[in-house]
Amino acid sequence: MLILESLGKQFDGRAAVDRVTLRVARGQMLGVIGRSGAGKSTLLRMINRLVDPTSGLIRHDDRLVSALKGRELMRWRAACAMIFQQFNLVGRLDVVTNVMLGRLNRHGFLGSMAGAFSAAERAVALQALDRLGIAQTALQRAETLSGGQQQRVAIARALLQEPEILLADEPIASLDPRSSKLVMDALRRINRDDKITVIVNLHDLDIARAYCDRIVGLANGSVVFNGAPEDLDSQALETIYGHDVETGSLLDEPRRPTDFRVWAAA
Ligand SMILES: Nc1ncnc2c1ncn2[C@@H]1O[C@H](COP(=O)(O)OP(=O)(O)OP(=O)(O)O)[C@@H](O)[C@H]1O
Repeated sequence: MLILESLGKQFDGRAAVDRVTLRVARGQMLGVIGRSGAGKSTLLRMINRLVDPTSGLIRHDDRLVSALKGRELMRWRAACAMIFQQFNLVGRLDVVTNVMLGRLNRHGFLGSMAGAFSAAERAVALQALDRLGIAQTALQRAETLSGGQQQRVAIARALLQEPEILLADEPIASLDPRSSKLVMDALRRINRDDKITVIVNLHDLDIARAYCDRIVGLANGSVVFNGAPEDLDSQALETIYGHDVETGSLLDEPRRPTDFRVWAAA
């Protein structure tokens, strides 16, 4: 169980995340939605301690994550893999080497670059690529792949960390619908088959509804919705996305989920 207790982060005296309290059960697929600037990325980055909280606590089972330091913190980061909108692959390296970089924490950066990976690790990396349906790209330079393929390479790399939690920060924001589906299907499969907790920030409400067990809505850094996808009605959406001052007239039109998607992406 991952527990956030009154978690907060301030930048220059302004709260990006404001007293967020959440419990995420092991194996859950949790979607986080909210307008641009609502605090979704900051929340995710605090969970793996890429960003240090200003206040509050993060617990995972019997670990007090928010207090970890040194080697223990490195271990937590390894247990808490992250994928990003921009994939963050090393473009000039081949795909299978990028995947093996998921073992970086075991070799150190220089060891990894010096080709310190074993044949067994290479086999595991190829298996991960095969699982994601892109084994045929293993020897290509990562930069030659499509965005959807690159994101699946990033997921394979995350898998090599053997994570307990997978944090995905807008993993499909720059992908076309078909690639988005492939990436979300992969995340869901990993979540179900490996029982890895997935926390995913999403701008697309239909996707959030279709793939997540539970949805948290953030507004101005605070949790304003926490419930099942089917409870995400128009009132909840208005609470999450609010009135758009630029296009307030939209509120006078019949409310469709796609309206909110436009606002969310603004
Ligand atoms: N490193 C930083 N320094 C200063 N302010 C920051 C920093 N990171 C985030 N913020 C601010 O914190 C608030 C929340 O940002 P965050 O990126 O977490 O939101 P978000 O919901 O992920 O937005 P988006 O959907 O656009 O990625 C914003 O006002 C942002 O400008």
